Amino acid sequence: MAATVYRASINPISGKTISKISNEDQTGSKFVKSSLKTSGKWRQKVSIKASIQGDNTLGDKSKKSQALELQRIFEESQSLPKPLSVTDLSNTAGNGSRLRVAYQGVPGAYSESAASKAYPNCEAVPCEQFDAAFNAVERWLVDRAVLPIENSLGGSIHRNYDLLLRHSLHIVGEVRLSIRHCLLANHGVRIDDLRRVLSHPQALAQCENTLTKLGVVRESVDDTAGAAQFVAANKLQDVGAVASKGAAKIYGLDILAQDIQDDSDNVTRFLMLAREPIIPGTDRPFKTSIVFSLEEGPGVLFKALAVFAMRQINLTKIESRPRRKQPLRASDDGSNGSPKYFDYLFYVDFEASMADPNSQNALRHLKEFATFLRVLGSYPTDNGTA
Ligand SMILES: O=C(O)C(=O)C[C@]1(C(=O)O)C=C[C@@H](O)C=C1
Repeated sequence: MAATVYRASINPISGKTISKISNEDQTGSKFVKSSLKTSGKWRQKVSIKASIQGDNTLGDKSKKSQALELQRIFEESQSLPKPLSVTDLSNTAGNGSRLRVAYQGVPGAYSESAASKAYPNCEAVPCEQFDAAFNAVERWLVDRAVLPIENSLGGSIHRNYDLLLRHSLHIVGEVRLSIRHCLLANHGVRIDDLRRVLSHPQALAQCENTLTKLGVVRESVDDTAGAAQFVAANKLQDVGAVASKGAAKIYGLDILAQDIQDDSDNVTRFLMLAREPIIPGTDRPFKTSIVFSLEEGPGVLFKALAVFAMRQINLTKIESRPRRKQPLRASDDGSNGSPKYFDYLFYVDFEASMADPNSQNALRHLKEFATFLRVLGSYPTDNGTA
């Protein structure tokens, strides 16, 4: 009897791909009978008949370990949220359960508010670091990750641009959130008692004027709410935190001052990331984010940007970052001791959907001379700032 070949996809726990699982009946081996993933959906029904106790007569340890691996995936996947079959901006995970959205920080962080703004009623899942939030999506533990990318006062959050490239998640949405910082402290502590103020570096930068006037020492921590939690948990009497009103409530701190950011119009833009891209539409305003690199030479960047200008496509953002793996490029003549140039990646956001032939033509044109090009996502534009 011919062997039946089943394909399994990504192991949600280890992230490894198992390419082929065969039903090797003709050899006497009892192997895995059901496929794990069909038409983009993970099937619960996995009947494992593998002789996983060890049938060395087959001499095929790799199949045995694949069977074991598959059994482990199945068992572990029972405790995981069920993955999406359609990646869109809906509020449920496709199977009716609440969407799980990973964010960096602890409850009360602005990223948590951004997750709720993008997906009302979602389950926001705190993560210690951004990498953990990205990994949680990649390993199917959550459905989305939320990533702050730029702020109206502080500008681009460069590290997060690098993360976008290092991981292969897709941008499926954006939200703009109005950031209103408060100065928080334990009960009975007055502003004059404060010697130190803790917060996320972005938040400290956004409150530069206020903190300079107070003459306090600034200390950076992972997130604003984490700062509030630390001050409260340690009952600190001369340390404050810059965080949200929500964080004050959660951690039982007093609000010593409100709206301490340098500008009342303090807005942070967050990106929503998923394993799969959404199908871009033209029914509402869409934005597309790309990253590319170019050859060295006069006017190359001008030429790259012209592919958009000549098609009347508006650019909303351009950011350049050094290429991490090859930050330097030798000069053209290759001579020893010759100057080296920085090799850059250009991140561009433009106001058009990838469903629009105009965008497709622009990227086709750009590809003719870009040394690298990746579409990070095409997603509905958020013009609000609630
Ligand atoms: O620390 C938080 O609360 C965050 O959500 C992070 C963050 C950021 O990284 O910019 C988000 C919004 C504000 O701009 C300040 C901090």
